[in-house]
Amino acid sequence: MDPRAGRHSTGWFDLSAGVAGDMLLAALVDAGGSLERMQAAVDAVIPGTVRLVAHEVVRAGMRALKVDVELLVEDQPHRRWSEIRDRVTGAELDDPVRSLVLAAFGSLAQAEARVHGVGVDDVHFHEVGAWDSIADVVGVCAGVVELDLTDISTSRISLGSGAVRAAHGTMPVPVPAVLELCRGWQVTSGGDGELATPTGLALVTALAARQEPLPALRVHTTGVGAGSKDISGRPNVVRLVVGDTEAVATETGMAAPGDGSLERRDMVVLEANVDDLDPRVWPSVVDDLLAAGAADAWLTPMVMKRGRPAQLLSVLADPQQATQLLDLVFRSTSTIGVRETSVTRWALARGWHAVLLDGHRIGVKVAHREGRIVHATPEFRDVEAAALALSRPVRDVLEAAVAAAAAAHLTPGADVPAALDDHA
Ligand SMILES: O=C([S-])c1cc(C(=O)S)c[n+]([C@@H]2O[C@H](COP(=O)(O)O)[C@@H](O)[C@H]2O)c1
Ligand code: NI
Repeated sequence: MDPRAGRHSTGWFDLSAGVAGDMLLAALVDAGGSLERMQAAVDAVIPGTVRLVAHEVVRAGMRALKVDVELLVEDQPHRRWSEIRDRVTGAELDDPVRSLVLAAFGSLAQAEARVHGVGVDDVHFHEVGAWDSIADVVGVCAGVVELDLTDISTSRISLGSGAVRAAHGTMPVPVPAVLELCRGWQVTSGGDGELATPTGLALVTALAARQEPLPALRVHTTGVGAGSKDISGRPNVVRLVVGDTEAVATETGMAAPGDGSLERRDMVVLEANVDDLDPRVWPSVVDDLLAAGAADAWLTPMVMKRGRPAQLLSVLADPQQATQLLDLVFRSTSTIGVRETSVTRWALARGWHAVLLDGHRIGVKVAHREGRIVHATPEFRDVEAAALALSRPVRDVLEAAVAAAAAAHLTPGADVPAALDDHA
């Protein structure tokens, strides 16, 4: 279960200039997180080792907050993952903070294990196991819990380019652990040098549910967290926007999510323009996409360059299913490119009620809002089956089904029946 379950704030991180643990830490403090509380959480895991100090800096002409993690004792950063895990497990931390820290460090350990070809319990961290990196992870998780960021998303992540010197020697950027952590996430090079570090990547991929452009929200507060380097021409910062989507929904006349009438869901639409697929194949493509879990799939006829007739294939899906459906689009059509767009879907609550027509059961889909029916639609496949069984025209049976639904008070504006079924 998500340890941050509940309805609170939405946080969006702008990672277009990269990401590191200390940048996230500073962005959270700048957005209102308490440095003292972060320090207390860090002290619970690694007492007496570091002090968090915040101060304002300028990055490419822009104000930002920098959080320095000052070492109070000498460090020997060669820690095993199991040692860090035991410290976190045994520390006096709030449970949600502990869960997030273990998730972030756990994925860092998995990435290191894969990169170096060792078991996860044999992972030896170098820099990322140092006191300052542990402080970054614990402080960021404490800040996220304190600011109640129950729904986090990020922009595309800039990783950088070139090479970097580390305990492992000179490594190409993105460094191996970063690349491992990027699986399934949208990234771009975005500039020179190491813009995203393993700790930064482990944190955002553990904390964020998805990537998207800045979502529609009412902004409560923002934070700008500085990285160490000041690069001319581009502020080396992570930006955090904190807000709530409920306010936006209410202002646009929509019921707030969770009122039982309207569901707000972040989804994606995959699209491809295809002019060279045998048209007889299309029905099975759409059927296969629906069977594979697409929320909807449809075709729009169009004319492409050089007057070629073509189809626009559109697939609506949960973001988590996008990769799997993308593979299916590539496998089952002739396209060589697919566009992905983030969309918000608003859906009415719905359920099923049955009516009888000359002894034949017809399901009626009832969409409702705030206790009133908005639409009541007889299921067309049931109508076709009844028409076949009764040897009557489909058109007549459809009319009779609509009349039977009305007789059962399934009409727009009527009260929603007490019991609706989940299925047809
Ligand atoms: O500490 C370890 S094991 C480590 C692994 C890797 C690999 O890509 S493998 C890279 N690094 C480099 O360490 C520094 C510090 O990273 P932080 O995440 O603590 O900021 C950075 O340059 C990494 O590329 C360390
Ligand atoms: Ni490594």
